[in-house]
Amino acid sequence: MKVSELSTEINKKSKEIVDFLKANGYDNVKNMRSVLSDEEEKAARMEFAPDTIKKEKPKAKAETKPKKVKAAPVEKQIEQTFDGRSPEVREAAERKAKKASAESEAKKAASKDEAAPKTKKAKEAPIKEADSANSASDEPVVKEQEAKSKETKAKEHKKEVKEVKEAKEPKEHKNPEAKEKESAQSPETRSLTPEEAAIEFARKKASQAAALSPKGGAQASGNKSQKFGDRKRGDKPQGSRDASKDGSRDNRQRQGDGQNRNGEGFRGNRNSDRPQSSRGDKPFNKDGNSSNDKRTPAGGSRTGGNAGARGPQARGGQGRNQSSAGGEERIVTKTGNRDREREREREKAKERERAEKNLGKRFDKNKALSSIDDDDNVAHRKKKDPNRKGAFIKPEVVAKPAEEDTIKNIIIPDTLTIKELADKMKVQPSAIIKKLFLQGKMYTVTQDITFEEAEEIALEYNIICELEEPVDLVAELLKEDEEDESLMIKRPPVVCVMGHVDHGKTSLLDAIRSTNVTSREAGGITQSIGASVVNINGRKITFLDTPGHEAFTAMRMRGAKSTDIAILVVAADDGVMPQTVEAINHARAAGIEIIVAINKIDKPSANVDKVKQELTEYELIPEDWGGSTIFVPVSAHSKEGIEQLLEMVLLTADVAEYKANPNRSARGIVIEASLDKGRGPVATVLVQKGTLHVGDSISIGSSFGKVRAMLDDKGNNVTEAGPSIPVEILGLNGVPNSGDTMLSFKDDKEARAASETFIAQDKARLIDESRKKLSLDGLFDQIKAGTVKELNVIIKADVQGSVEAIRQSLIKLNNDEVAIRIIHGAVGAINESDISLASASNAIVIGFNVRMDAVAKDTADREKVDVRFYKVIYNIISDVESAMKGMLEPIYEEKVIGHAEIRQVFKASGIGNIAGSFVLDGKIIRGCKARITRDKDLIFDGNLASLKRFKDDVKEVNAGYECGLVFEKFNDVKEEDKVELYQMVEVPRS
Ligand SMILES: Nc1nc2c(ncn2[C@@H]2O[C@H](COP(=O)(O)OP(=O)(O)OP(=O)(O)O)[C@@H](O)[C@H]2O)c(=O)[nH]1
Repeated sequence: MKVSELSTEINKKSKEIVDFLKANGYDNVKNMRSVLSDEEEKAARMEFAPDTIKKEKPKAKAETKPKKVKAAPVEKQIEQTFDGRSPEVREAAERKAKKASAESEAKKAASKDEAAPKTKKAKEAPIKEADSANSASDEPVVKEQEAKSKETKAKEHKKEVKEVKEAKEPKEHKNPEAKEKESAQSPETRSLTPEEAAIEFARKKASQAAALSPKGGAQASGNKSQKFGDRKRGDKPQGSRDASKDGSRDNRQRQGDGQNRNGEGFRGNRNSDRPQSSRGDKPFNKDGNSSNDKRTPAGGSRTGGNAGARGPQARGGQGRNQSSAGGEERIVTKTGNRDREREREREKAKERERAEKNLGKRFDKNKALSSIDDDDNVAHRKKKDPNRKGAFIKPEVVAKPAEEDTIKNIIIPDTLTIKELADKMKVQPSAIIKKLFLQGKMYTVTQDITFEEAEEIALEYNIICELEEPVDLVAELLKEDEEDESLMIKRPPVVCVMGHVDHGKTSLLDAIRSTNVTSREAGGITQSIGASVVNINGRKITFLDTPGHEAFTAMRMRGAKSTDIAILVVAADDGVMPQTVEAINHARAAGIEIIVAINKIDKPSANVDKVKQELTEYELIPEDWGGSTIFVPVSAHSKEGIEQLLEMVLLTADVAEYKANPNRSARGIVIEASLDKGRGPVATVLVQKGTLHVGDSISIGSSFGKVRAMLDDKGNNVTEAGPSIPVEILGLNGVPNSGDTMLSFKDDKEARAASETFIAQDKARLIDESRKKLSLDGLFDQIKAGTVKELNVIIKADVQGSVEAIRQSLIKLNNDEVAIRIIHGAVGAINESDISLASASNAIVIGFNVRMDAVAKDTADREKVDVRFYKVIYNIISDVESAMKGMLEPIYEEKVIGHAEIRQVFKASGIGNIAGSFVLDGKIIRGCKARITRDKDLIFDGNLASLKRFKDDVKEVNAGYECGLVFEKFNDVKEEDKVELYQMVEVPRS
């Protein structure tokens, strides 16, 4: 309490109080603002207001010996307090004192409800000894008692509350239980007597003007107390602790009662409710441990009373209570602050730990762990069982073995792409590309490189390349095993008839087979291999007819390879001709026997000896001339010598002993193949070994299938075909090529696998070919070599043999200036895809004995593709030759355009000598060539560099005019030199 406040209270001048205290040795008191200690205050009161101290004495004694103290009546109090004041002041004081007394009644009721017994001792404290007067007279002493022990203080409060209850409002408590509880109320929450209220009111009014000091909570006014109430409301831990610790249920019950009785204090109830209910138990329990032990039970009661008694009527008592509450508030707040500070420090410590942990994780986990090894917290964490469930298992670092500088080997083909090389080297293609790029070489991933280039690249990666040895799977497939001689039996000889064109091969065969094939052939020329079997004296002979034209060389070769004996037909009236020689060579190359049939002996011009003579040049010497070659003069027309010829064939076969094993899987050769509109792919096959049955699974090149049906040479269905028997087979999935080998398998699966092997080989071959075509080096070589042009051709024919024949004929037309490329050849009608291919490749289409479908015709018209149809191969060759002539480089000839004579020579700097000439005849054209003769000697032949008329360049100068001539790189001109002027003019090829 300040001096000024005491001055107001006891109605004495501050100076008097200060002086008194100074005089009595209380040097601490300086002026009216000095704060008085309890002793100082007591001394001052003893001096200036002994009445207020008198009441304290028995109170102090009551600590050991309870004594009844009578409270002074209100009127007496006022009289004492306002002694010497004006009547108006006294009246006002009386009114307010009465009003405060009424308020105190209401406050009492509220306090009863809100005050709770704080301790067991408080509940059990004797309450009968104190009466209402004592209670009122004890009020000033409360402040001193607060400094005493809390237990003693609680006892006193209980006594006072009990006295108030019994004396003033014994009937207000409807609930006896509430009465008992009220008896335990703290002095801060109890109601005041009218006398107390009057004194408190006067004190409050006096202190309103005084400034609030931080330590002056005890003297705080009602407003201040309200502030405390607000602050308390906001002070969550303290309020909550009070409520939870002190039995909030009872408190709530009393608060409810108080509210009902007084009809006010709604805010107070609400405030007191908040810490108990809405703020929850959690913070209360949390903080209660540390702070509640230090707090007095009265503190808790004051909180309740403070909350409940905020109404204006209880403001007087409230103010006093709040004075105490304010003091307690500081204690609690101080304690709570310490707790909160500790709590904050703990929180900060935890945050630091977390930060260190996170920082360590973020930057260097190992380093962080090692650096905080000494930290207790980390040590604590490290104590965790590393084998516990869910524990992090740090992966062990597996040391990479040092890469050895080893040299690897890879096997690569002679040509491959960068990607294929990269795959073999097990590196990224881009790495190779990059490396090459840095060396100034531009490559793409799909670009082909040679073995040498690949080798160079691989060496940089310490890899050595080896050239891949190509494995010929087809050759392996076609490889023939040696057969057991004991299983082999005689087979019919296979005979081919060879010879020059029109020497009578087909006629001879007709004579043998007694058939007339010639009449069916277009142009009267045999254009495909025919096969037939004849029976001679119960023995079979298989005949293959081969065309004699040079275009069918391959067919002849094939025929020779697949036969045992060749009958060389030479017309007796014509002798040995080129294809005769060729046939001899083929037969010899195939290692087959040759029987010479000198045909057309029925003709008058026939000369057998001449033929024999000519053939001796080719080491075919007749037996009757001492040689070993069989010569049989025959006539296809008269059939003379035919039988003898056949006997000779059989004789030769007997000597050669042609044998085969019929009881094995069939193997043969394709003589001819075509695509039949109704029957599908048809192949004429000569069975060479084993026996082919209907239903057998076969593969022929890239085609395979099951033999659906077989026809013999006469068109009859057969179920099997043994060695040396030609048959036409149906059931293949595609048209095979002539000369392909037929293989028979156990089942379709094997047949399919065999054909796939062929397909793979063909694919690889096509890729190789396409690579060569796309090779820039190859193209450059062609350009460098000269004006090489290409004529692309697509051939479609009725049979495969014709396709090959046309192909061979056209290829032979190749020369240094023009190359013919057969980009496609197949059997069947010309279709749209053929036209599309021709359009894309700028090719012409040749159809031989085939038609073109309607769609293809439309496409050809639209795409302007040149499609030509032929029935005679000669015409194809003739037309192509003509086309090639048109494509050849033009031929240039000299054309003399005039003559001139040099009459004067002019020298011009920078140009040289200018020959002033006179045009004798014709004309001189700029850019022409000139030939200069001097005394009939040619001294220059070259280009005319400049033609001038006077000083102007002109296009031409006619005869009779003069002009100036400058020759290219020639200055040695003289007067009277003769100049012949000419041009090179293109002339058509003959
Ligand atoms: N006088 C006579 N004419 C013959 C004889 N043999 C064939 N001829 C005629 O000779 C011509 C050609 O006969 P071909 O049998 O077509 O001759 P080729 O060798 O088969 O001719 P290519 O099939 O083109 O190789 C025909 O007009 C036959 O009539 C023969 O013995 N005597």
